[in-house]
Amino acid sequence: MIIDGSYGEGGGQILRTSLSLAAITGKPLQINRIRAGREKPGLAAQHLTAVRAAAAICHAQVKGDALGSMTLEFVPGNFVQAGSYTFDVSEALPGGSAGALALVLQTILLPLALADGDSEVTLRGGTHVSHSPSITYIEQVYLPMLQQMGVQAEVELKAWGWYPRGGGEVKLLIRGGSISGINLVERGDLVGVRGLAVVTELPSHIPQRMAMRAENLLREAQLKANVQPLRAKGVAPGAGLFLTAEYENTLAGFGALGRLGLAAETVASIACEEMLRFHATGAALDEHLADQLLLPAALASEKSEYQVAVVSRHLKTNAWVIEQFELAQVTVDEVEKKVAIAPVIKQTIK
Ligand SMILES: Nc1ncnc2c1ncn2[C@@H]1O[C@H](COP(=O)(O)OP(=O)(O)OP(=O)(O)O)[C@@H](O)[C@H]1O
Repeated sequence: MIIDGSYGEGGGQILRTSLSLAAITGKPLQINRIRAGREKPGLAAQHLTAVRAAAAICHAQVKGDALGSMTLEFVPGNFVQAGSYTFDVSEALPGGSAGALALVLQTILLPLALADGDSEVTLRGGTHVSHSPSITYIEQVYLPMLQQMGVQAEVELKAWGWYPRGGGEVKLLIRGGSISGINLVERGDLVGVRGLAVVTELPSHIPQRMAMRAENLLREAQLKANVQPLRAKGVAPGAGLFLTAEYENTLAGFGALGRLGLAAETVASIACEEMLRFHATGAALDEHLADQLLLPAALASEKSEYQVAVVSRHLKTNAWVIEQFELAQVTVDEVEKKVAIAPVIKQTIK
C-alpha cells in the first residue's frame, strides 16, 4: 500500500490512520510526502512516537523513522499483540516534547481493541495541548462514544502535561473484542453540560473564575451547566477549561487552554462560544468526533451513519485514507452533512 501523505489536509492524521490500518490488516505500508501540507513537514515527536507504538504492537520493520523524515516504510511482522506497553513522546525529541499523547493513543487503540486479549498502555507526553484532542476529551467524549460501538476501553489521567513542558501521563486499559456500527442522525435533547476548569501550579482563583464565567455564559444561553473548579499538582503551570455537552444520543466536547496574558474569563468564553456554536447547528457530532469516528465505523461489522456539524478537510482526507485500504466505502453528503460508512472486506481484518 502506497499512501500520499500530502493528500487533502496533508497532516499527521493521514500517517496515523495508515499506521492503524497497516497494523490491523498486516499490509505493508509506504507513505511518502508525510505532513507535506504543514509548515514543518515530516515526522515530529508525536508522529514518531505513533510510528514506534504502531510498530511495537505488530512487530513491524520500519525504515525512515526519524525526526523530520517525510517517507516511511512499515512492514507488519505479525498480527497485533495485546499486552502491556509504554510509549513516551518526550523520548522522541532530545530535550523532551509536549507532543499530544492522545494522538498516539488513537493510533494504537483500535488495533488493540480488535486484538485477542486485554492491553494496558502507559503513555507519557502532553495531555492537554492545542490542535489535538485533550485527554479530557478522550475520557469524556471519544471513549464513551466508542463504547456505544462496543469498544471497551478506559483511560485514567495520572499527571497533567501542558505545552511546552509536557510530562503528563495516562494509563489506558483496552479489552480486545469487536466493533459495531453506529447510527447518529438525531442527537436528541440536551441533557446538560458539565465542565472542568483546571489549573496546575497556579492560584485557586483562576479555576474559580473560569468556572463561574462558563456557568454564567451557558446559563444565559438557557443551558443547564455544572462546571467544577480544580487545582491540581503538575510539573509546570497550566490552565484549561473543558466542556462536555451530553445529549440524549450523543456527546460533544469543547475546550480552551490558558496562557500567560489571557484572562481566566476569556479562556472560559472561548470554550463556551465553541460549545454554543455547535449547539446552534443541531448536529449530532462535533467537528472533531466527525473525523475520529470514521475509522471505528470502517472497522465495524455493520454500516454506520451520522450527521455532523462541519464537513471538514480532516473528515474528507480521513475518508480517502480509509478507502485506499479498501476497508469501507465512505459517502459524504456535504449538503445534508451526513456521513455513511459501509465496511466492505471483513476477511482482511485479523
Ligand atoms: N479541540 C479538539 N478536540 C478534539 N479533537 C481535536 C481538537 N483539535 C484537533 N483535534 C483532532 O486532532 C486530529 C489532528 O489531526 P492532524 O492531521 O491535524 O494532525 P497532527 O498530527 O496534529 O498534525 P499536524 O501538525 O500535521 O496538523 C484530528 O483528528 C482532529 O479532529
